[in-house]
Order: sequence, then C-alpha cells, then structure tokens
Amino acid sequence: MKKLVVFYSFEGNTKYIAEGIAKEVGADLLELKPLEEPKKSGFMKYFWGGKQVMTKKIPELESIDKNPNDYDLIYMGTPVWAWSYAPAFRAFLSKVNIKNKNIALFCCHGGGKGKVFERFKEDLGENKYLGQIDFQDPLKNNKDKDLEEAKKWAKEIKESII
Ligand SMILES: Cc1cc2nc3c(=O)[nH]c(=O)nc-3n(C[C@H](O)[C@H](O)[C@H](O)COP(=O)(O)O)c2cc1C
Repeated sequence: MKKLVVFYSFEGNTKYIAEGIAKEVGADLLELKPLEEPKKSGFMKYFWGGKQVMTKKIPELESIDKNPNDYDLIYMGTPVWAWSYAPAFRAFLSKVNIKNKNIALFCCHGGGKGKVFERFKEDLGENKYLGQIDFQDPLKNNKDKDLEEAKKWAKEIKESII
C-alpha cells in the first residue's frame, strides 16, 4: 500500500508532525511550497495570511513532483489560518483532482481550529475520510507527547485499511 503525507507549514509545527507521521507509516512526503513566502511575524503575519484565506487566494506553488493519485492512503496536514486550511492547499486542490481516496486530515493551530476540517472536506469532495486530529502549537507546548500521539493515530489509520 502506497502512502503519502502532503503538508504545508509556515512556522514548522505541521512539518514536525508530518515528518513524524511519514517516518512512522513509511510514507512519501510532499511539502507544498508557495513561490513567494515573505517571512512575516506578529500582527502582520495574521493580516497577510488571513487576507489570503478571506479572498480565497490561490498562491503559486513550486512544482509538485508527486501525483496523489498514485497513492492508496493520503494524510494531509495544514496549519489553521483564519479558522480554515492554509491557502497553499487551495492551490494544491486546483492542480490535482483527488477523488475516492482514503484520506486522513491533521492540523496545527493556536487554540482555535474553527471549522478547518469541515472546510477542508467540503473542498476536497468525494473521498473516504478515515480520521482527523489536531495539535496546539506542538513545538511550543507538548512536542514529544504530540508526536507520539500523531504516530499512534497515523498507524491506526493505516491498519484500518490493510
Ligand atoms: C496567517 C495565520 C492565521 C492563523 N489563524 C489561526 C486561527 O484562525 N486559529 C488558530 O488557532 N491559530 C491560527 N494561527 C496559528 C497557527 O495555526 C499555529 O501557530 C500553527 O501551529 C502553525 O503551524 P505551522 O508552524 O505549521 O505554520 C494562524 C497563523 C497564521 C500565520
């Protein structure tokens, strides 16, 4: 069974969880990288990113070298931006057509995940959703515990379809 972990991460939290999951279940990794990503901080960071979510901006991505349709199980991880998924995934979904796949969703947030999973599933469409899990800024809070939890969750998802 081929597994893929697709993720976007602005500040490293989602990347940390994504890499842990990929290692645990033996999955390929695909990091979504917007071509223009200014390093913003503080209030400007929320303003810049929140605006992209609100206007449904589709950022230009670096080329994608893996086809999700070659995989049997896809884990997708995003930071929560303005209570939704990050714009890099809007760009990804505009490029690939993912249908009837086994999908598991994870996210990192600062304490208010809002409707991230509902919105993500709505825009992903007809697929089989096997699970979802969220973490609150793992790099700042429960780094080791969150990683263990993520690995356990990912393994259970994998085993549920073997
Ligand atoms: C533009 C922007 C918008 C954000 N919006 C939210 C939000 O609505 N709710 C929340 O809990 N955290 C929000 N955050 C915080 C991040 O989701 C959180 O810090 C996450 O762990 C970051 O993941 P990353 O390090 O992979 O980028 C936002 C961060 C940014 C940069």
